[in-house]
Amino acid sequence: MTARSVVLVGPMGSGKSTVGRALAEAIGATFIDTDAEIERRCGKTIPEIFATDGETEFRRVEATVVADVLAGGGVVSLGGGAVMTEAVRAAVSGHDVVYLQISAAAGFARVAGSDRPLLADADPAARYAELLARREPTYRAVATVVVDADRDPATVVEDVRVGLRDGREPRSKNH
Ligand SMILES: Nc1ncnc2c1ncn2[C@@H]1O[C@H](COP(=O)(O)OP(=O)(O)OP(=O)(O)O)[C@@H](O)[C@H]1O
Ligand SMILES: O=C(O)C1=C[C@@H](O)[C@@H](O)[C@H](O)C1
Ligand SMILES: [Mg+2]
Repeated sequence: MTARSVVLVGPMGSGKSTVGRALAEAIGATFIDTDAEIERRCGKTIPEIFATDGETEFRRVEATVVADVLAGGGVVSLGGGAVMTEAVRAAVSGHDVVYLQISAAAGFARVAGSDRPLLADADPAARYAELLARREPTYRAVATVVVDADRDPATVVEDVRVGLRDGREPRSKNH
């Protein structure tokens, strides 16, 4: 590993992109959103990639992008499904991984009506809840810090900073 990154994981709408950008500004680190980097490399939007190349190809590109950007350090926000790919889980291991935790109701309310392809469903709220239930154990397993994301962005950024600090503090010799 060349540089330690702060990696944000969690479901759609948990605020990975929003909080990641604000956190990077606050700590003077670089910021990369892997969804944006995938779109830049492919020259297509994510809905276009899903429609023309399919989810399997999207996940292949996503895993490559995650591995590449983690080598650069800084704050890295992942897509909501990225850590379901084994190669991504291997790539984030050893970095600070922050799980932005949010309920299905609160997370879905933030992304309802957006063009996220996995919510193109007759019942997007149920689809969101099903995806979250399936992914939650994985978010938890890869996380080194878990933060309540159902708060205003500035509070979430502060809680992430505290969580990272606590996680890095050496334990007292007496305990
Ligand atoms: N803490 C917050 N409080 C209120 N609204 C928020 C918060 N964080 C993000 N939002 C809003 O929720 C929406 C989704 O946020 P964002 O794009 O950052 O989520 P994401 O986790 O990156 O989602 P995805 O997995 O789809 O990339 C945006 O409209 C954003 O402004
Ligand atoms: O939850 C997901 O699987 C996704 C979330 C977004 O960040 C994008 O990566 C894409 O829309 C897929
Ligand atoms: Mg995002």
